[in-house]
Amino acid sequence: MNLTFLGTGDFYPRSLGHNSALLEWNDTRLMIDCPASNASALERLGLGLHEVTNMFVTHLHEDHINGIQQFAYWHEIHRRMHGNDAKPSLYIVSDLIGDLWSSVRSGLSLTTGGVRELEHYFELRLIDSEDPVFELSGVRFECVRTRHVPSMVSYGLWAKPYFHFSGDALADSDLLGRIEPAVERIFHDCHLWDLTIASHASLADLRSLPEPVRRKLVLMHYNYNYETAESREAFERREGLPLAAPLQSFAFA
Ligand SMILES: O=c1ccn([C@@H]2O[C@@H]3COP(=O)(O)O[C@H]3[C@H]2O)c(=O)[nH]1
Repeated sequence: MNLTFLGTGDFYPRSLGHNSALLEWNDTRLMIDCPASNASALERLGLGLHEVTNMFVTHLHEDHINGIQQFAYWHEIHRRMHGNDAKPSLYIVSDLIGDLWSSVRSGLSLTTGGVRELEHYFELRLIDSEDPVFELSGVRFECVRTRHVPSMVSYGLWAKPYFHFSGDALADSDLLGRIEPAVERIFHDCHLWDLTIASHASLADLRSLPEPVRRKLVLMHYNYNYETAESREAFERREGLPLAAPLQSFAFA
């Protein structure tokens, strides 16, 4: 399996793109979140949006879903141009689906072809919120409820034995300690702003994690002060923690 970052930035990412990743294995592609910045990132990888046929949504902040209308319409237009009936699959935990449709319906429901529902654009793969796991092309994914904004539903994605992708999350030492032995890497939110942000992990939070967890960390969802490779390399030399770069790939055996 390969995980490639399509973007690594936060809500104001400049050239980093909003945080999102593309998973590829067994001829399958799954995109984690759908910011609009993904289309140009995919083009730089030589891929069109229509070549990504599975999407997982972690939560509903706009920097994670502001490309869904574009994704839905482009897939539909591409299907019509090529006479292909296969809709992309949307993997989403059931407790997010109502609010996702509320977020995108103003742009997707009224069309020249009539009133549409989300099912017109996607094969909905609803994941049971009581047992939030799904399987795709031989890999089992566990959706891990995260602490991000109080009362807001948000998930990370645990793909044993490969990686854990925190989504937007505070550092949860108990959770990460449980996950760590079962993965090669932990991609974790870290805002890196020089102020307290109560909805994201800080560098100090991650530094205080147990050493086995720290050794597997790769930081993501950071701010635009780390746009350049030089600034990320200087950070890694200083802090001993790597920052994922846009379009950087991680291979898992
Ligand atoms: O309760 C809140 C909600 C939001 N925020 C900020 O707004 C940003 C929204 O996108 P984000 O989740 O990528 O990052 C968030 C934070 O930087 C916050 O500090 N506290």
